[in-house]
Amino acid sequence: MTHPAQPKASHFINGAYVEDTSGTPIPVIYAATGEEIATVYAATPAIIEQALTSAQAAQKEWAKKTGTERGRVLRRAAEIMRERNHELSVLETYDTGKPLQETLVADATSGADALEYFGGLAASLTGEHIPLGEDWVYTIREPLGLCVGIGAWNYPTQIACWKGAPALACGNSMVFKPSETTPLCALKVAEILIEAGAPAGLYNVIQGMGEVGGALVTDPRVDKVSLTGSVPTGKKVYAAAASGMKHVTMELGGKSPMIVFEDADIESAISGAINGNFYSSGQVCSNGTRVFVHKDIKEKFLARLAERTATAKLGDPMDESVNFGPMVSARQMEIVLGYIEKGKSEGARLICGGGRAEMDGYYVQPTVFADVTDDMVIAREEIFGPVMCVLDFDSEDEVIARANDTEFGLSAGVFTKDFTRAHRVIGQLEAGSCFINSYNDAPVEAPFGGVKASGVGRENSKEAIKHFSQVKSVYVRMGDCEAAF
Ligand SMILES: NC(=O)c1ccc[n+]([C@@H]2O[C@H](COP(=O)([O-])OP(=O)(O)OC[C@H]3O[C@@H](n4cnc5c(N)ncnc54)[C@H](O)[C@@H]3O)[C@@H](O)[C@H]2O)c1
Repeated sequence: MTHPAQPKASHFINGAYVEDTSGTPIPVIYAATGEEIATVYAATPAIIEQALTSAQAAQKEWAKKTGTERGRVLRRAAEIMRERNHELSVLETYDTGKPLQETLVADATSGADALEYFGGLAASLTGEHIPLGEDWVYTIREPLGLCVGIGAWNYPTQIACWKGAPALACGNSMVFKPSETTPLCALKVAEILIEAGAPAGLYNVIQGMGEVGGALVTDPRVDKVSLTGSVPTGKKVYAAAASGMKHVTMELGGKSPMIVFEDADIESAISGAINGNFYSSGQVCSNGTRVFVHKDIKEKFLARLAERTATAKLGDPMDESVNFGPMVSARQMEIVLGYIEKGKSEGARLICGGGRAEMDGYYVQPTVFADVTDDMVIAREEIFGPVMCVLDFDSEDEVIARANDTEFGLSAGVFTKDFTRAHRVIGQLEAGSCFINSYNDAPVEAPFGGVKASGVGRENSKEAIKHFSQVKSVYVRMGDCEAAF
């Protein structure tokens, strides 16, 4: 019997599901059981061509609509997503293995927020009037054209919407390629946009591995590439886009610091550390995986952290009381287990967890290492799993220097009751998305993105509009045009 997660077909192009079984089969594995629940096929050159051709044609018509008309479609899509939140959340759980407790509140709802927010902004995207004596300049905010979105596997619905919503609001079209690990959810976003009144071809989804992404990035018809993925992939995609002089947004990885000062509320700081390390089983790009705890409170912090971590409920992700799910794939589980072994062999002190959980599926125990030093591999590389590294520090200047000593710069957090210190420290941290007495909030109203190797550009907020549009400036001479000869 066909599993309910099996989509009607692999791709969604020009307003309809399209299949081409001559592409490489991509099995969809449910991470909680290891069972194959669906199969899709990687896009063939013919499928890629269909997607690009229809996106290019649809964009021309879409850009002629008023912002109000475009916004209405996006807001209607947001409503449909909210109405179907339960069904979409179950699919997200099948796609990723994340607990339903999380997907019910953080995935389709976050996607709907983006559609609603950018739907609301669409009608307000205007240029400006610049007086120059008798003459004047006016500017027009124009779409970029055909945009490509390439997603990671940790938030498939959210990523499909965070890229699609601002792109469409600005009058662009999109071809979106989800991660081959989680191909299901973006298809639903495409389906819902059509139901909401988007023209056929405006938002297309095609499946595939890196080669399909590469073919999209290098196609001369593509004007912009927005990638969510790892730093090594980001470097390749950025370079390929640069050779075609295309616009880019790069949402990449991190190894973000979270600093807990001696005056912090310890329970609140531990909540921040849990949210910043164990939510989505640690598979969040902005995670604060280097937790710097002041040496005066370190042992108290660790004891209470271990107590609270022991209450994490691992189990069937469809059981709404479960709050900790499996790794997305067997491969990701092996990578994370490899880092845990590395931490042990490097001499970090294991506080809790430290291995695979004894159950079916790809579960890794929530793991805390203490006495981690800056040079350890577990403190330098992005693990992308439930592995928290606790490091101790003495002084503010020292911890700022150590927090910044990384190629990454996605996020940073500070826990303290001293607000002067909080702002002073945040001001010196090299990161794009920061938190004071909180961790990992990502409201659509706030810019999201990294500095240094963690990325280029910003998603969400009005900032995203700048990355999906360009400004034309028009000089208007009111008198005669003069020349030297
Ligand atoms: N900053 C953010 O917003 C954010 C959000 C989520 C995840 N991430 C990062 O994503 C990573 C985990 O996701 P992943 O393992 O899917 O990342 P990945 O880099 O392996 O893959 C990301 C996407 O790029 C595609 N791809 C791979 N090679 C390509 C190429 N040469 N050309 C075009 N496309 C190519 C993949 O098929 C996939 O769709 C982590 O590093 C995480 O930090 C960042």
